[in-house]
Amino acid sequence: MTRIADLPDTVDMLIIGAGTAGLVAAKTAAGFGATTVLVEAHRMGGDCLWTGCVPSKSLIAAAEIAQSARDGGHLGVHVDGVRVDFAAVMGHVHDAMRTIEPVDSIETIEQSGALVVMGRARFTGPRSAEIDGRPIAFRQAIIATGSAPTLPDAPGMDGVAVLTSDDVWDLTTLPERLVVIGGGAIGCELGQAFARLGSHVALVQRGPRLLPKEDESASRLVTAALEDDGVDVRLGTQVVRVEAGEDGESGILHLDDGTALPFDRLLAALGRAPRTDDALGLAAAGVDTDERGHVVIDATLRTSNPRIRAAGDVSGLPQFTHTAGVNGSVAATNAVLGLRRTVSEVVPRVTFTHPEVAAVGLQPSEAEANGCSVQTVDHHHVDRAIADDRTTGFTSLVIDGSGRLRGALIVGPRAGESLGEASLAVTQKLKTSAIAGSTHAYPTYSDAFWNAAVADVRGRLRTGAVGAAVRVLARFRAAVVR
Ligand SMILES: Cc1cc2nc3c(=O)[nH]c(=O)nc-3n(C[C@H](O)[C@H](O)[C@H](O)COP(=O)(O)OP(=O)(O)OC[C@H]3O[C@@H](n4cnc5c(N)ncnc54)[C@H](O)[C@@H]3O)c2cc1C
Ligand SMILES: NC(=O)c1ccc[n+]([C@@H]2O[C@H](COP(=O)([O-])OP(=O)(O)OC[C@H]3O[C@@H](n4cnc5c(N)ncnc54)[C@H](O)[C@@H]3O)[C@@H](O)[C@H]2O)c1
Repeated sequence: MTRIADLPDTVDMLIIGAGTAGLVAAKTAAGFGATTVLVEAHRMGGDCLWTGCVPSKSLIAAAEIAQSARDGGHLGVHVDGVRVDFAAVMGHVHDAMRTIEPVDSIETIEQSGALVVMGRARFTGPRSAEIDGRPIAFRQAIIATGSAPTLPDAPGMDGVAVLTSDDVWDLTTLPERLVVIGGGAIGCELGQAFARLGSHVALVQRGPRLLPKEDESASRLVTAALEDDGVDVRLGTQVVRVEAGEDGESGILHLDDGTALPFDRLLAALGRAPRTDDALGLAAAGVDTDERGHVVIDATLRTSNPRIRAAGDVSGLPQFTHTAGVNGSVAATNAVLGLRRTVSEVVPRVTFTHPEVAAVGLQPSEAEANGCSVQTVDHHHVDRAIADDRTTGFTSLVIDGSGRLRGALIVGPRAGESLGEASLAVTQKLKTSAIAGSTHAYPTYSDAFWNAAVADVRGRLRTGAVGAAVRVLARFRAAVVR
């Protein structure tokens, strides 16, 4: 680690925040030879490592094993008395974080050539900042300060210690009754995981369906799956007030439909707000923010101050680790090399519920408006899904008039693992004939992706000029082959 006192007075590149966006930006800028300083106020690795992807997927892994053990009877395997040792589950969660931590450590980043300092940075002017009060001038800067959970504000809420994704990982005992407010990615992933681990979970969603950023067909399957796991899903309802219990953690949630939900712990998953408060000094730097507080950027990630770029959750682009990483790299490359690379419009995403929801590009609900057709394979027709007895799901491809894949929606087990192929095809503008012509191993879930492409190609071979040519060729061969 570099001491603040040892920093140069002026640097080529100042990067604020050592989450995924800042880490990748620092490695990229230093790799190009820029004098780079990465500043982190709290923990190297940011949300993904400590409060986001890593702990949530580790918890989900334990929850899935518990559920598989209970469900084994479907396949003739009976596991009696499934017992969840929650402290050990949390031990696994924290072990996973500790195992991955070195990748994001100060030592690893400094080996790439960047200087890392622990401290809080704030801009003091268009080309200047201070770190814990120590002034530093920069030629260019990247804001990568991330986002923080939004807190609920119903009457009585301040009498309850509301959990968020920041501190739910500190639980040492499984809440017997957990109420989750918010039915987006975090609410669905964690609500289902806690239910599978043994909590009685109720999930309150303001809107008419869960996962409103995904197609309705996916929401429907996820809602049914959560209900199968025992989650009490309340749609189209709002919290009107909270009655706090004496312990400061439990209470009763009153909803606008007149019902009440008693809870031992309350978890808020209402979305995340960018970390751009006054303490960051954006006004002094001439960096504009929008009405929700996100840093305003152009397609090359440049802010209203041409020397400053932004990447990651703070930028208002989709809040994913892969987006943060890729855009951290784009921001640093543009800054150091003076390029105008733009951010990719193809953003794959996976919600790690069971079934998983994996999406990229145009979605089936958007197909018609974009002149595209949809090919869907229901997983009841996928041999691997039948063998696993996990047929809930489907694979839909969105295909334009010339046969190019424009998007995909996959719902099912390991859907996220099949998404890489779809992202590649969408990014490279591959046609379904290219996918159909690439042999897929049997039996896999990606058979569904392949078979949807094959169905599209067969359809095209039956219609239009191509279909006519194929029929002529077939008739000619029938005439000459005796
Ligand atoms: C529960 C949960 C599950 C998730 N699961 C997934 C998933 O499965 N897949 C996926 O792709 N995404 C997932 N995400 C989203 C993902 O975690 C974020 O999109 C990603 O971590 C954002 O990275 P970032 O670099 O923009 O910000 P962050 O990781 O938040 O990093 C910002 C850093 O800046 C530091 N900082 C802030 N202000 C200052 C300052 N003034 N000075 C110095 N340092 C400062 C902070 O301390 C922090 O370390 C999940 C998020 C949550 C909450
Ligand atoms: N697998 C993944 O990639 C993954 C997993 C978790 C989180 N994330 C990222 O983190 C971000 C934040 O996740 P999130 O789930 O907090 O936000 P979100 O925006 O995905 O969902 C929040 C949900 O809460 C609902 N809501 C808001 N206010 C409410 C209220 N007062 N009462 C009831 N419902 C209310 C909204 O309708 C919305 O559906 C996501 O958008 C995503 O980008 C990604």
